[in-house]
Amino acid sequence: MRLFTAQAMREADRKAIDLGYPSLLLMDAAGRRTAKRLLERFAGRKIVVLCGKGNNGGDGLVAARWLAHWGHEVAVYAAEGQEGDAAMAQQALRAHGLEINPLSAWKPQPHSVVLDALFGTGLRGPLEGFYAELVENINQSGLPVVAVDMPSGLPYQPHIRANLTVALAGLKNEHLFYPHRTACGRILLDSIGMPPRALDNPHLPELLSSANMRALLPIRPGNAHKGSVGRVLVVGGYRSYTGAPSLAALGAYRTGAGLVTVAYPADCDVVPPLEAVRLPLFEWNTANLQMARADAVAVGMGAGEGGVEAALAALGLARPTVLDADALHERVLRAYAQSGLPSIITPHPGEASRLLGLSAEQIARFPLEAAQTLAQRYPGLVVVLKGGPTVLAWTPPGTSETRMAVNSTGNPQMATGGMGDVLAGVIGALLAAGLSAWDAARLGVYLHGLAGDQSQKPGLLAHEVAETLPEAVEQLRSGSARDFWEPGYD
Ligand SMILES: NC(=O)C1=CN([C@@H]2O[C@H](COP(=O)(O)OP(=O)(O)OC[C@H]3O[C@@H](n4cnc5c(N)ncnc54)[C@H](O)[C@@H]3O)[C@@H](O)[C@H]2O)[C@H](O)CC1
Ligand SMILES: [K+]
Repeated sequence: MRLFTAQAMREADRKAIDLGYPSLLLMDAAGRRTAKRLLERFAGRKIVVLCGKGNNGGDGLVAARWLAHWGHEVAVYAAEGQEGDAAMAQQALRAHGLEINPLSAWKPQPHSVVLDALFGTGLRGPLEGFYAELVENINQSGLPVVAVDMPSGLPYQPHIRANLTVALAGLKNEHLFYPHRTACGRILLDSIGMPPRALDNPHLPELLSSANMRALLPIRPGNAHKGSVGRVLVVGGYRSYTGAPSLAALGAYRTGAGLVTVAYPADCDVVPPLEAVRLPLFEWNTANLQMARADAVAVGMGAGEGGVEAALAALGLARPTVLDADALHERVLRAYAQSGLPSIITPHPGEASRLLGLSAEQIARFPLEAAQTLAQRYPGLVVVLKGGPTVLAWTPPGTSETRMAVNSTGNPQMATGGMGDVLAGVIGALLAAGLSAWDAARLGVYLHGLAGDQSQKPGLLAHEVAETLPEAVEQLRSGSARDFWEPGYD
């Protein structure tokens, strides 16, 4: 499953038509399915459909026809000048005897629900004048709004603030990234019968879905023993940062690691989980770290000033490695990229900002670009740029194309201390279980977010997320994990 830009969706639309699929069928499915979704949540209200003159408006006209056909009270307000499929949709509506009012005649009506079919992926530039005012009036009316494909006006200001958005054929960037995502309200996806071949575009980021992530889950054999399912070495801790390596160890165990060893400075009061092997060290060097027999390493959590030294010492172990927090320095990243070892870096926007020399605000605004730039700078390293949502990027060595992925799990309550340490442990366990760096990073990020989604309450703590990981793994394995866009009807 891919994450689209408006332009990529227009190309998919064109591809479907080139494949011989009639575009009017897409519009009919779009309108009909949106109408169904509206009824699921707002039955009993009078339905007011506001249509622009493009195909988004055409979808609205189709929705109005079906809603009237099913016996609901519908009022239609539309811009003038429909062409092509939208003109056909208008013709079909008139054939059903419905009246079309001018858009300028719309006034908020009590107990109505507004279907926003003004603009979709065809918007070029911010709304002004009449449309800007209309959008503001809709927002101020306080009426519930269902947006067709996306809230009209996005990605610019002003835009509709919807209660529900029915994304058509695929999710677009606006449905995933903040602040635009907030304007969408609840987001549902309908495939509208688009031929899968039209949607297939390997150059777009992968959207991590339950079905794809489920296929990556390691299988624990019947004769498993603690040495066969993945041994993780956690390397970190410094002065007052004593919790970080312990949280990573917990994350690793709760994801299925067979044995976790925690290496930490001997003068540092780290208290690893009871089940972990303790390795207090007076010096970070490879020989010391070799005392732990590890299949994968997670290094840098709370390592403070020792982060670079610890990571360079861990490189000598020649094991798949997660580089986190204080290990995230240019020297370390260069060395790991050159080593060719399967390695993953997990910067948050602040750390990415230090590596890229950009402000954290710029990173948060352009996460896809930031992750891609890091992946191109350090070929072979899998980049996990943490955020809402987390973005992944990887340039396989010897290639020029960067693979991208965007996570679909997680929530803002996860923005608390120690959450990243747990993630490093989760990914470490998956590496130790034998997954490739790209698979371990994608599945790790997905599971960590899914665990966080079990409880979306304020005050969520990192160790609580770690404790919920087994439930998340089980949910994913059993097929009961749900994608937030709730695919339905097909
Ligand atoms: N995903 C699919 O394959 C399908 C999507 N459908 C729907 O079609 C819209 C996109 O339709 P399109 O006609 O390309 O664009 P819009 O309706 O969003 O708007 C075009 C309309 O707006 C005018 N316009 C553009 N910018 C501005 C502006 N800044 N101010 C004022 N007016 C503007 C432009 O001139 C056009 O008249 C997609 O979102 C789906 O809802 C299909 O129905 C099914 C297949
Ligand atoms: K819309």
